[in-house]
Amino acid sequence: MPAEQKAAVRRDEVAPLGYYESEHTKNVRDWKEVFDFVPREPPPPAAVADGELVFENKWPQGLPGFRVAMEEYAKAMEELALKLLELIARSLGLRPDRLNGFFKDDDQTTFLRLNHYPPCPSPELVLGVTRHKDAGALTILYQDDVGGLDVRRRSDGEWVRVRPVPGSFVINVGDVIQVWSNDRYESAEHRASVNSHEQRFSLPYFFNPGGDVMVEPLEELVSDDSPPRYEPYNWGVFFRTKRSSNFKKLAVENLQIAHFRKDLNSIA
Ligand SMILES: O=C(O)CCC(=O)C(=O)O
Ligand SMILES: [Fe+2]
Repeated sequence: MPAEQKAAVRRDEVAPLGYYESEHTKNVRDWKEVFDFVPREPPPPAAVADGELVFENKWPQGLPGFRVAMEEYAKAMEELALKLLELIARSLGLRPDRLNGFFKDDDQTTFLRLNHYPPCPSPELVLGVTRHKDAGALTILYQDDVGGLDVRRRSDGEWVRVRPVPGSFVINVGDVIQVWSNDRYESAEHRASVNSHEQRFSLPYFFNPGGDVMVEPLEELVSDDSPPRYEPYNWGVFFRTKRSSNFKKLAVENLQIAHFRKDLNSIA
């Protein structure tokens, strides 16, 4: 797509959806360009107060069919995400619909991203996305057949390539499920490598709770023997803070769930 068409849908600090080419992960610039959109647009605030974000999709001109295809894709992803949520609830011994209430239609912060990693002349010097864990509940990732997604193996800390399998999705558990499950699930650390000869595309669907949800270990999963390992935190505040520190390129350590982890030695 020509640069001026990309510029017309560029995201900015108050309107964070659309095209962006200088994202930082953990304060390091990623070798990628992205396009972000939400499956359902909330009504824009009547008057935009200071610090309030406008989640309005910016669809590029001159790409017939793009918007319809993306909206259909988002719908299919939501169906899949709700099924996965039910399976995760069951796996934790909870009612199948136990987690659904955190994902109300009108208050979700779920979004989709198109990642494009252009070929890079020095792929050993940069990453497409620096190592990170996804902060939300679940990520459903489609990747093309080029390959570049690496996941950190827990047993030895080695980076392992997640080989593309045609017609499949990669499912990442995010930090929110780690906290809800009081560490029974662990959010997976991953990164995207780039290469010198081929561009790569990936499409994550970030399934995130409502902006007013307080995230904390679920009461059914804590007990005297297994006390909560995290302090409650407000998901909306957490999400907005992470986004704006990224936008401002603040040279501070990124906000992480580790900041809400309790010092278990102090729990008698
Ligand atoms: O491109 C990939 O395979 C991973 C992308 C990713 O981790 C992200 O966008 O959060
Ligand atoms: Fe990720």
